[in-house]
Amino acid sequence: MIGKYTLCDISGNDGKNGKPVWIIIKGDVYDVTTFVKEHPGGEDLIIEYAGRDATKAFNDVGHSIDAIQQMKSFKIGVVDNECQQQCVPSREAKTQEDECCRREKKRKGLFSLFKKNRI
Ligand code: HEM
Repeated sequence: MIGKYTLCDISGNDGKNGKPVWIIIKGDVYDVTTFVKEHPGGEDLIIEYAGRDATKAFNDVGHSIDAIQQMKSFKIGVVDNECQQQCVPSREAKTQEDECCRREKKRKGLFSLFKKNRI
């Protein structure tokens, strides 16, 4: 199933503490959790980009057509750019991503509070 994921969702899947390994390549989101150990370029190289955009690194390597074909099987969705575009970095956020995360967490937090109070 193809989903839409914000940078906040993606950055949480950074392979740390048993979490899945997601990477972004050209606006698409890939779950490479099961693939990292089999990656011909080594596990560490992909892990370095876990939860982040790996487009440049992926292209710089000059992956073969086979690799690009194989990559398709790991696609789980696309990046939700709406979040990115609407974010204006606030003073306390170091990056646009931070600001996006902060807003989204707040929204999700408020939503769960709302649900809790209704039950
Ligand atoms: C879904 C994502 C990826 C897939 C399916 C994939 C697949 C592959 C495959 C099949 C090869 C063997 C050579 C070839 O056919 O081109 C390879 C090599 C390589 N990959 Fe990836 N790769 C992925 C992501 C990445 C990322 C994010 C990096 C980051 C730098 C990376 C770095 C490399 C390097 C350096 C090699 C060369 C290894 C060598 O020639 O010794 N790959 N990859």
